[in-house]
Amino acid sequence: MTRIVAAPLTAAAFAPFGDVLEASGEPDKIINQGQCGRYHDLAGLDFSDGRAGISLFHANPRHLPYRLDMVERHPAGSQAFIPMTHQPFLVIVAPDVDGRPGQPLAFVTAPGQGVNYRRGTWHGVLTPLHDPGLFAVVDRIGEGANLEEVWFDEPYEVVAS
Ligand SMILES: NC(=O)N[C@@H](O)C(=O)O
Ligand code: NI
Repeated sequence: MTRIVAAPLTAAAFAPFGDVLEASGEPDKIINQGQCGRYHDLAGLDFSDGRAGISLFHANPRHLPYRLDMVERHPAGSQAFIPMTHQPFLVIVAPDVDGRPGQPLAFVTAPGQGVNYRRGTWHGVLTPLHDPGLFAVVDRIGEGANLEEVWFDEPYEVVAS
């Protein structure tokens, strides 16, 4: 199997695929009588139709090395995964090459980081690395198909850096 080394997630490296959500550095605004910092408008929600919805995913944790068999994408909407624990999780994306996924990339988030996949971005399914794998998910609620899956002829092996 072709090996993919998971790198620490950074906004710069993830920029072609979407947004990194994190409360780092100085907040954009101090609110609530000085008791709260607001990190404002961190991700772009984008839906070709339907509406934004918030769901909770409770996913089984995976372990590295991780066998990557498939990536998927949502042509009609962005999809954000916001951990409800302070645990890192595995993020897998791939560039689009003529309508098919190219060479995947893997990242491990820092505790507290979330991601927002841009509409149509190839990505692996939610892969927590710790229990509970509990996430808030902001994505499209609407009629019709919004899921394309590509199963690789040869799986990849995602390993820790
Ligand atoms: N299918 C579904 O709701 N989840 C996937 O989109 C995923 O990215 O985990
Ligand atoms: Ni998805």
